[in-house]
Amino acid sequence: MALSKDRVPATRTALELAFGKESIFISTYKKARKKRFSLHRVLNGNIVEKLHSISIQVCNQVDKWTTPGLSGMELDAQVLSQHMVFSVLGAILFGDSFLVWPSAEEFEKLLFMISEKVCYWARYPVTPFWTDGFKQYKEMCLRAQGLVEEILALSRYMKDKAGTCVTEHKINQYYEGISIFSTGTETKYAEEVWEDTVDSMAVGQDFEADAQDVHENLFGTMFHGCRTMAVIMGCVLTRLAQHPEIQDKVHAEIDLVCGGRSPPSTDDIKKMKYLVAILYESARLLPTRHLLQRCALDHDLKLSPSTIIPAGAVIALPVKVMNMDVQIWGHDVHEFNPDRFLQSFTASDGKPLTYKSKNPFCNAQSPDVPWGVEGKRASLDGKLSSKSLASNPSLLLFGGGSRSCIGRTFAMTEMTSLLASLFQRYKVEVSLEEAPDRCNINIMSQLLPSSKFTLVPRQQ
Ligand code: HEM
Repeated sequence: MALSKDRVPATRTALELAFGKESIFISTYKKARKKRFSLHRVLNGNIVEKLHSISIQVCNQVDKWTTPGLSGMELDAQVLSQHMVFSVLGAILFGDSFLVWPSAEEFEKLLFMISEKVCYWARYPVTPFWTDGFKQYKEMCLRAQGLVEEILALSRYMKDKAGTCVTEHKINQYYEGISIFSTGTETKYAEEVWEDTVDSMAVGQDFEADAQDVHENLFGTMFHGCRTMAVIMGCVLTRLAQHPEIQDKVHAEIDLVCGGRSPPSTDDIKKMKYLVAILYESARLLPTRHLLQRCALDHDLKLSPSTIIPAGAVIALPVKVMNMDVQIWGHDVHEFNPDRFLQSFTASDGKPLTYKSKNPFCNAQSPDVPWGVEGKRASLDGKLSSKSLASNPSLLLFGGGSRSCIGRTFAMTEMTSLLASLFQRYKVEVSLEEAPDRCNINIMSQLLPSSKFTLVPRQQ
């Protein structure tokens, strides 16, 4: 993975319609490199505080999305997760107006409907333009693009005219005056949106693109970020509902780290290693991508003197198979066991460590190394070496090499913040209204346990 720089660029019309022709997600490394760099800077820059505070704001809305049930507030894990990650990522990419945007619901529905259809239409070698199904799909993609433009225009208006405080009244004012934007000012408008987006994303001179490119990449980032995070969050919620003993440990960790503080601070969430282990373990059992592919587009790849992979040949990595390898993960590979991500610190002589931490969920030989440094071999006092399973090259949750995920830290921060705020206030229980062994199929065609569950307020 490290050697071959590229993925085969996707040229199918269905993908281009959803993501745009120049999208970072489907173009060659050469084309994607600058955008990767810029987006990486934005996502890993100074937005952690904002990300955290929006996550808490979104969690405060959770009880509004529930319906009263037999034993508490009834919810669907997938729907709740999808809604939470959509709101947070949207507010980060498009600004606070996203949270009060009247078309947000339509945008969310479209985003997930497109994500259900895109692979279906992309598998045709000749795009069936003439079918009603494809025409509908195309309509959805065009409408989604229109909505991206609408939210960018709204954000811009709020920024220029209303300062940082977004109110419903100001939103209404904007919609009353919307004709300003639709009467012959399109060119200027596109330029303005572009400038504004570049400014607000702080990417300046590194980013060679036009407004269309910006819109498409924003949509692609929403699409990919929401899809992946919703799947993992949904799985965490269903697994914790099924494993109350593990959920008790999550509550204990949150109470221990936060003390009486509510909601958890950004420093608090960095200490929640058990929660992070749960995220990794859920994703190991149900990875968001089952197969990763790489290829060297313009040169042969020499793996060893006798192994040469010709230019253009595709190398596929079966992620799910690697995640189920007994030699890597042990004989309990099929079990949901988050502890496996907390027990892998060894001394340089190979002997297990007994490291004492204030957090009892990390004392299983796991020093307090924040997950931001995973992937680097941490060395404490020159004696300990970190071999966290999360930095194990076999765990390809976020891919690897030159096309690896650049939203990794962002996604882990968002998911940990959301889960910590949620579990500080609630516990989840399998819904009494649905048999626990019933299976659902989610948008990524993965089998899931029943996703219906109940939120029960915790007594602190
Ligand atoms: C838990 C959530 C996420 C998972 C599991 C995930 C996973 C992945 C994977 C497996 C890839 C392909 C890597 C490869 O081929 O080696 C990828 C690419 C990418 N991810 Fe994520 N991702 C997540 C969240 C995010 C978020 C929140 C963002 C941005 C806000 C993001 C931005 C990107 C981008 C821009 C790429 C394309 C990189 C390229 O093609 O050069 N990801 N992600």
